[in-house]
Amino acid sequence: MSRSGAVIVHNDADVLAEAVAARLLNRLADAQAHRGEASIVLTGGRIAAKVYQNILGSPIRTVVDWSKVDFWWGDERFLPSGDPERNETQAREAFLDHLPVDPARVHPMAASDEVATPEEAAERYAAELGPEVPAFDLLLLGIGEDGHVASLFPGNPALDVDGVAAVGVRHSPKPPPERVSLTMSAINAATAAWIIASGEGKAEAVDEALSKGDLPAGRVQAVGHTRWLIDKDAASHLKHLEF
Ligand SMILES: O=C(O)[C@H](O)[C@@H](O)[C@H](O)[C@H](O)COP(=O)(O)O
Repeated sequence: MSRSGAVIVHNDADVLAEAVAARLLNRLADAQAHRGEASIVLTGGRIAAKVYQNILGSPIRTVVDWSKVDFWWGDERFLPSGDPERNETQAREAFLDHLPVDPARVHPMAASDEVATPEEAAERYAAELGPEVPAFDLLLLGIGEDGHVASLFPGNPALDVDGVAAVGVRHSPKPPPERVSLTMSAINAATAAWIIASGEGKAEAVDEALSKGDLPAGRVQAVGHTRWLIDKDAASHLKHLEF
């Protein structure tokens, strides 16, 4: 499988985060130029946090009308509202709380003090997304050392759930064990999916996902394009791509 055009390698995590932030701002501005609004699906994880900080610090952040962006999440840790480990909390603190967003357009997944189970949170999220999963303008994903994306882990039954937009996840190998995630088909409904990875710890998973495609990350094929934005360390095991 040749996906070389879809892999962009940056020198290190700092350059990667700054480049992703700049691309993201332009992507949202382009969507708004076409439709007057834009939608983005956020992820958790360390490199994503760095991207969010770079968005806030970017001199071009005003190319986006923040009041006309819908913010969704690709996955969430099933924890109480405001818990520092929630992906929502991370994104709010890093950038959403500091930009003039429309609160009605911020769509977090339900917390464990709002609904009883991750399954209920997933049902509620699917209802909020509507009968047809939106063609998100941009969907961000981190990747785990085991090749997971969102909260779809290798071998976990949630990975193969289809026909619904969101799924409750139990027995996640990465804490916490209970999570909520978009399904693979909902992820792939995006117009653009960007997988961001930094560090040598991700190198094996990146190589395997790109070469064999059987890991969760390798199954991401957004309807528009799928792009891998990674740093040199995360690219260090790539054997199958020519740059
Ligand atoms: O809830 C989560 O943990 C994430 O949504 C998860 O999918 C994450 O993006 C990857 O595990 C990468 O995380 P790191 O960048 O911290 O390694």
